[in-house]
Amino acid sequence: MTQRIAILGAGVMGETLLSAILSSGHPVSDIVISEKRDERAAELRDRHGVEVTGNAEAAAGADVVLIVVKPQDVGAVLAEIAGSVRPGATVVSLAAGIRIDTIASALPDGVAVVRAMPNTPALVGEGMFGISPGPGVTDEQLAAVGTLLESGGRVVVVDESRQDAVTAVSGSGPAYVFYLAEAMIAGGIAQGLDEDTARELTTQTLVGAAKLLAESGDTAEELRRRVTSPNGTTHAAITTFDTDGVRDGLVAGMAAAAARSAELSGPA
Ligand SMILES: NC(=O)C1=CN([C@@H]2O[C@H](COP(=O)(O)OP(=O)(O)OC[C@H]3O[C@@H](n4cnc5c(N)ncnc54)[C@H](O)[C@@H]3O)[C@@H](O)[C@H]2O)C=CC1
Ligand SMILES: O=C(O)[C@@H]1CCC=N1
Repeated sequence: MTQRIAILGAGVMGETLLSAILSSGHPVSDIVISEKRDERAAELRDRHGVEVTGNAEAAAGADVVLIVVKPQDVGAVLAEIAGSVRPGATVVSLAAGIRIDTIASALPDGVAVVRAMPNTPALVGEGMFGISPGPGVTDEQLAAVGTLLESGGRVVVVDESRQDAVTAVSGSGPAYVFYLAEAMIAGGIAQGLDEDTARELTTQTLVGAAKLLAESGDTAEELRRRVTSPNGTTHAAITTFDTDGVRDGLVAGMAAAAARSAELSGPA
């Protein structure tokens, strides 16, 4: 059965999902988007040939409604669609820190609610989604959301209580990797490389290391040990990282991300 999909909010993540869903072979005629900024809406219409309409109209015809606005805009979008979303439809919120009960209580009974945390590598089909079903969501509805999001990468089902942790690991995670890349490029330049060379060496090293981690079956620790010769260059680098608290800083940063996600959710 063809699913009609509405994407409400077409910024960075909204367009990422749109591209992923289209490249999985979903016909553009079954997708509609809404976007507050007119010029952004026109850009997406031109680039993807997708229909653009208002939130309420988009939700009215949809089997699956993806809410992809900033957390502070979710309330306004829910208020707009509450009167038009169909009972039996599934509403998937991708907004950080917005709880399932907040969404469900703004919508009519009989609307299935799923909370999802995506990440931007979905743009190249290598995203990671953590999804949590709300009360009453059937296995079939959850599987349909999983299949839809798999167009952008991998999907794991987690209890909603784990969403702050998922946000801290994979939602924000790509930014940590880009931060590392920025530092490695700067470090290469500081050691005398030109920027293009530093960038190429860094990028391919990250791609290669990520592939090795994903495909070898070895742990990150084991793979790191194999690079680290006794008293060699890697040992010198890692010892400096440990002395400077790099690992502890990353762990503390992730705790801050999880705490911010919990804060966005408001009191339980
Ligand atoms: N960018 C990322 O890496 C990730 C983002 N998210 C979540 O995805 C959501 C969207 O984030 P981004 O795409 O980065 O933000 P963004 O600011 O790029 O996109 C949000 C879009 O929603 C539009 N919008 C705002 N109010 C609207 C309304 N009432 N009706 C229709 N459109 C409206 C804005 O004009 C904007 O284009 C957020 O809730 C964020 O927590 C989650 C994980 C990763
Ligand atoms: O920074 C944020 O709040 C969003 C959620 C996870 C990644 N980006």
